[in-house]
Amino acid sequence: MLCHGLRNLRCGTLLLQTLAGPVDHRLRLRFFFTAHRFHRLSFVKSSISLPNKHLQTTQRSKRSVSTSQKTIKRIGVLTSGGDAPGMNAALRAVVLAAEHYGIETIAFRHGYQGLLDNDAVPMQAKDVLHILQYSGTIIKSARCRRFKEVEAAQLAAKNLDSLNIDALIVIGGDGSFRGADHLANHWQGQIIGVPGTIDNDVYGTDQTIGYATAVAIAMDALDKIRDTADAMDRVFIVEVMGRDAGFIGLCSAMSSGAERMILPELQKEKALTISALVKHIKRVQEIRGEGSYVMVLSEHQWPGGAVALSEQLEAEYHLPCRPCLLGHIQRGGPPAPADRILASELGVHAVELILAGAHRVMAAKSQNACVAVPLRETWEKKHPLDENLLRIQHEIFNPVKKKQQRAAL
Ligand SMILES: Nc1ncnc2c1ncn2[C@@H]1O[C@H](COP(=O)(O)OP(=O)(O)OP(=O)(O)O)[C@@H](O)[C@H]1O
Ligand SMILES: O=P(O)(O)OC[C@H]1O[C@](O)(CO)[C@@H](O)[C@@H]1O
Repeated sequence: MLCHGLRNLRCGTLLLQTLAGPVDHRLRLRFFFTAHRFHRLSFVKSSISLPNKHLQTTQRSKRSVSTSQKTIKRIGVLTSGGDAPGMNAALRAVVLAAEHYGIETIAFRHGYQGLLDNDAVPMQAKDVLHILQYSGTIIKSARCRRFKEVEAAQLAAKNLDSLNIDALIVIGGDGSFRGADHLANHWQGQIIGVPGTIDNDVYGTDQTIGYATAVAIAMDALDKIRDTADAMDRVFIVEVMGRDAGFIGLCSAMSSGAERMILPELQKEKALTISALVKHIKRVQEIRGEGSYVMVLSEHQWPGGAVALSEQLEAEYHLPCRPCLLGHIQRGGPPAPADRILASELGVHAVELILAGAHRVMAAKSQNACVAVPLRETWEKKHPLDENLLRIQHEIFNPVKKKQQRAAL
């Protein structure tokens, strides 16, 4: 029955949609490629010598590549939302992979704004030489509110068609994927997402491109803060980014040995009060004697942020306290090796997914395998913090143990 059903499914998109029930996405992808092999579909004729075991192909084509649905001659690519270290590496990988398979690449500058303005530039291997070591994005990124409108998606579709683009790769976060899904309602081409955001708040991929660098930058800053905090016996409140997720907060706190962290996920469980925080600081000082107390504060988790909290601790509780806002520093500098490598792999994976006929999916890495995750899942499902890391940092490494805490409070 299932085989019969698969036999009747001609394209990967349909199959992915059919399988978009509560089945694990990796399983779905396996079904998807099994079905392609079963039918010996035309994409198998293309040039692909793929590392991915799921994608077996045989011949090399110099000009263009046939997928199960159509011949892919030209793809578009854009970077959207907050720039993330490794976006350039992902762009480079897309251009190199496309060229490898005989496909042209057109980049749209300034994210979705570029799609609306037809701000398109052809990209070849020579244009992406030596960019992977730089953060930012050479094709620029933007937040484009207007793209949420139906008319905007229709205009983008018209512009993509006028340039004969067969598929579009969107490098960005979950907001950008919503935009991609919105566009898919109005455009016939294939759309693939590549997760690029420092926040790591995208379901379906172990890590997003940019996250490793942001954590490394925050950790480096926290180490430096520790030096001065220790020298002056001060409390420091270090505010990190992450939007509504505590990934950067948790991992920078753990990797730098911070005494405390305020993360969105912890605040939801039980919001920290100023008096509980002061008691914790004083208890740590009692246990350790002189020295520093460093707290990592995720953005938006305290009214007025690190500055307001620090002022309150000084003015009302007479604690020697200083704030430090890391801000957009977390998005700059050389991308960490992990981000360069992830971006390189996922950029190639995105192109190969296009060749495999995939649509409305994110090219992702999960449990050491390249997978395709339905775009909607990337924001409808929540990427949880690693519970074990949370437990270790919040409980085992907490200088004030629960019993002591209870006695102190
Ligand atoms: N619901 C939506 N419909 C259409 N387009 C959207 C939607 N949500 C977001 N977008 C588009 O995607 C762009 C990027 O989204 P957003 O600003 O949320 O960043 P992001 O991709 O989540 O990345 P980051 O969180 O790292 O900044 C928006 O500026 C907008 O153009
Ligand atoms: O660069 P902007 O538009 O100020 O946005 C900042 C936001 O972007 C991010 O850096 C990435 O989503 C968040 O961590 C932060 O909240």
